[in-house]
Amino acid sequence: MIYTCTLNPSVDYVVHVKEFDLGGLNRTSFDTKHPGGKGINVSRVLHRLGLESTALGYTGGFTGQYIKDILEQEGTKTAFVEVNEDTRINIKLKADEETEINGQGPTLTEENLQELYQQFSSLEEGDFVVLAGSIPSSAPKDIYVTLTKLAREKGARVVVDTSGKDLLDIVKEGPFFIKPNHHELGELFDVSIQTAEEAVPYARKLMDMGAENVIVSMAEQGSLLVTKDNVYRANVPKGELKNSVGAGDSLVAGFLASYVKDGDFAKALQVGAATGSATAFSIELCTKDHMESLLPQIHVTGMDE
Ligand SMILES: Nc1ncnc2c1ncn2[C@@H]1O[C@H](COP(=O)(O)OP(=O)(O)OP(=O)(O)O)[C@@H](O)[C@H]1O
Ligand SMILES: O=P(O)(O)OC[C@@]1(O)O[C@H](CO)[C@@H](O)[C@@H]1O
Repeated sequence: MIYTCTLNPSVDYVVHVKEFDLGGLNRTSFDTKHPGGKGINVSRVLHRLGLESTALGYTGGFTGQYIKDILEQEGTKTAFVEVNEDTRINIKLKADEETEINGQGPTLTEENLQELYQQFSSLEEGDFVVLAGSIPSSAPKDIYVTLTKLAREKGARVVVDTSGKDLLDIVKEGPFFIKPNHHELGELFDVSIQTAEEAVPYARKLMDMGAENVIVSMAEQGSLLVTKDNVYRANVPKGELKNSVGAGDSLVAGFLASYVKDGDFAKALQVGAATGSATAFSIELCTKDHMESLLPQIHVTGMDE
């Protein structure tokens, strides 16, 4: 079974304005809302690719109810812990540039935390758990370390997509893969990473510390996957950028969907890259048809270290 865990889900309120007037009254040319949060995006894309998953994490209030309703209507199972405050609303402003305003999220109580830990103690050998997104300020800073430990004790494989130096402690617990983007990877080591070649030694450092595999996403520069034996590089297809929000989550979902079926790293990177770009070229998250139409343009090549 695949589980995703989003500690801080969101309703993403996407507003398009022709020209953004800071300090003035702006009216949207198009607006939409949908369930958000990194693990939730992974679950929604997995579903579109034909894979079942259960979405875990915390939801609360009318916004939390909205997320559960949509996921269940779409056919994704949910087992969220209910919290007292409302799930946050994140604003995604699309004008000449993309601007994001992400909320803080509700307060988690000790009881809420214990409930999630309890759920993790029911994981089984062969399960995958995707831990993705920011950690609410009321949760322990090392909660991903705790959750990774709990999952590993049960024999589950863990995928982590989060930013910040906590990742350096999480990797010690042996996640199956982590997916920083190149800026996040650089921040971990206080360096600036601009190219795939520069990224590889830092991905290797994370593997020396305990991560089994590392995917580095590089937006329009594509992505790379570092495994014990190989380094693979994937390009991006031709297309018009419409929305980069959720592209990274889509890469994770596509990679996982392919890997659990075939166990083939190069193929999984190809599918992941196509899924990431399909979302970048869509108003919302991608469809399976869109992903498949881009696949022939994605070339995965081996890279020397
Ligand atoms: N402008 C783009 N053109 C084509 N493909 C893109 C573009 N942006 C992203 N992608 C694809 O999606 C993948 C993930 O994107 P990115 O590196 O921006 O992830 P991220 O920083 O985790 O994004 P987010 O947090 O917004 O989901 C890239 O590796 C690439 O394959
Ligand atoms: O505040 P976090 O948890 O870091 O990121 C949350 C978020 O920006 O990430 C997703 C895209 O990856 C969006 O759906 C959501 O709004």
